[in-house]
Amino acid sequence: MSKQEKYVSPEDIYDLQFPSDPQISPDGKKVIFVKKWIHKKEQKYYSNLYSVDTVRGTVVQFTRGEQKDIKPRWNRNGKQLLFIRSTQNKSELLSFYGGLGEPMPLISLEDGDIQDLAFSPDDKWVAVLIQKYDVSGEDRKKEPLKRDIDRLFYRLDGEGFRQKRAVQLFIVKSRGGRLIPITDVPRDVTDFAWNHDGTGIYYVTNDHEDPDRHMDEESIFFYSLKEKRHVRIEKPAGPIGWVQADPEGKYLYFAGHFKPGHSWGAVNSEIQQLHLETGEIHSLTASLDRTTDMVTLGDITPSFVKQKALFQTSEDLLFTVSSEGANPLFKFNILSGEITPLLDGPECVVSFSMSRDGKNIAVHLAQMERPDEIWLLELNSEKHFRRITFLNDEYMSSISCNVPEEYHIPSDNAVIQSWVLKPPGFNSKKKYPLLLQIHGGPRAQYGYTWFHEMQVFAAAGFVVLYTNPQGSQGYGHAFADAITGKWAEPAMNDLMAAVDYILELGFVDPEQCFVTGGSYGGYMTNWVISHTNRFKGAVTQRSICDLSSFFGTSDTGWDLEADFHDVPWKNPELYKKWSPITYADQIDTPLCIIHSENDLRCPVEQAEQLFVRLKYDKKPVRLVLFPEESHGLSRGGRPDRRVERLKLMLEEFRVKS
Ligand SMILES: CSCC[C@H](NC=O)C(=O)N[C@@H](Cc1ccccc1)C(=O)O
Repeated sequence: MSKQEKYVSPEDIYDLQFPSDPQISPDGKKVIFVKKWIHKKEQKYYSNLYSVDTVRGTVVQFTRGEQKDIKPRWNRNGKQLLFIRSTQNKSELLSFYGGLGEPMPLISLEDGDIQDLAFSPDDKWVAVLIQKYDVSGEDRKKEPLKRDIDRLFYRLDGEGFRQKRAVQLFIVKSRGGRLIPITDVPRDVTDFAWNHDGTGIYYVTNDHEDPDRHMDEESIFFYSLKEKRHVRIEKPAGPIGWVQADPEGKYLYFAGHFKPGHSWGAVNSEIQQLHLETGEIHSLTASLDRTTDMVTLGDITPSFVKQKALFQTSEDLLFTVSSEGANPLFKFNILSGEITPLLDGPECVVSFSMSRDGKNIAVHLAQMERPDEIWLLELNSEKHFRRITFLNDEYMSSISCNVPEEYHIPSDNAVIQSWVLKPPGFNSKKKYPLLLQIHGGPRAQYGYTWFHEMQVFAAAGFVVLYTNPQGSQGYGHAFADAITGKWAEPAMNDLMAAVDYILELGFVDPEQCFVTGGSYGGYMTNWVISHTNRFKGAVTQRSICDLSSFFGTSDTGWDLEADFHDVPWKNPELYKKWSPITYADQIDTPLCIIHSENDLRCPVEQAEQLFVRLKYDKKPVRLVLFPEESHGLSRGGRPDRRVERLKLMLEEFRVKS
């Protein structure tokens, strides 16, 4: 193929650049961002810091080396920059002062992990979140004699068996000094924020008497540095995504809701305003009926990034939501209650930061046209939004690919937002094979991201259809809650309606339709092929087939009680009814089962059960296991295994197409 006709391939992940977390300097003249890269020989991910001059546009590499440099944070006068550096055996908080020379360590740990940081309003202190290890040094690399488990939430996918020691809050002087412990709580401190004048710190933890059965009942405390006292901030029970103080010290803001006991993501997380004197709480975003969680899925774009609302002025608060495939940026005026869109196109504001005057906003932007880049929103006399990094331009100029087309497909009593990605060189007179992609969550959304996996299948000649069926987030609470208690419906109806609609357009061969999906998307793949034989092949990934065993083997399986309002041992029929394995007799679609051996979210027993059930019945089934990998293989797994997974799927589908 000529240079221009090179199409997207699985190996292209080695050529892509992954920018994130843009932090604009207080004077707005410089943006420091994180750039993740793949060390192909070592098969590892590293990240360094880069700096872009917002006036001249020059990009400079700020840190170098094979480590993970993350969370760059400016102080208020822009003379000090802190960031977290993680290497094999050390976690450090490093400080650049005046932007010169080598960074100096403010904190250096071999027995713990620094997870977050924030300067105090007067720049004199830095608050940090640290998780100290149960064991450190060489002992960390050995397996223990035994594991004595005494809590429900004892494992976490991607981490393994959880540390018994919780994440705690500390402070340290910004010019160096002793690390001063602030909290000593039994469960992780998950977020924190200095108050308006630096005399104290708000922090979030779960202090419920039975926290693992009430994971969505988190509390906010205020620690006074002067009085050295912890005070609970009274609020109704519910989860908390983040906390944020206001510059005036009148309110406390946090992301959350007050309907604990609902399944993960089924209730919108809203921006709550709590009056510090009266305790009165008011939701700023209820009228939007959108969650402030970033639940847009991609394999280049990070999901679930914690982006706090930020004050542009003492009365204007900027925030993002997940909505209809996008993550728009809104401004909320505290006085008028007016909500104004700042960025609300077919794009995803993954994260953002603001200059001191609020007039320059650095944005990590995802779009369907290209892999993520860093942009700058200038709010001077007029609004100007421009790209300031061009990291993936060389790659994009080397390949030919299409931009997905958007469809809004009627199904049941809903409209299903869908995208169709056509192969390069598409010819409307031809009939193409179709690949239906089903996302996981289920309360998440596909959207305006450049999706490497979708592009790989389009490049292989498929029309790729991906949709947000009911149960997805981004379309309001009722839409996300529509599958509660029944999981597979009405998603099945929506997915089939979308396939029917695309077939009607005439460019897909109805005999060459394939289906795939991961996690909940794998559950739906299993459900689809056990309820229709219209697909010529299926690949189910990190899937769920048996909800009863899943309840006890997944790291968060008991969350299903929130969805089914019952537990398997009290209502086995309900769990059996919604488990695809119940209908395995009806599966005749050739199936490839892909699963990670260390998947703790959807454990490998789900794949093993389904494989044995079908193989025993001599059905066309193949099981492919990925050693060492977790639930997140497709987005953060060892790069060569990510490539192999895609090549395996191409082989599976091409053999049958
Ligand atoms: C892409 S959303 C990830 C968060 C979600 N957490 C819990 O619901 C999740 O892991 N979802 C799984 C499926 C699942 C649902 C309920 C309990 C455990 C797992 C997925 O990735 O789809």
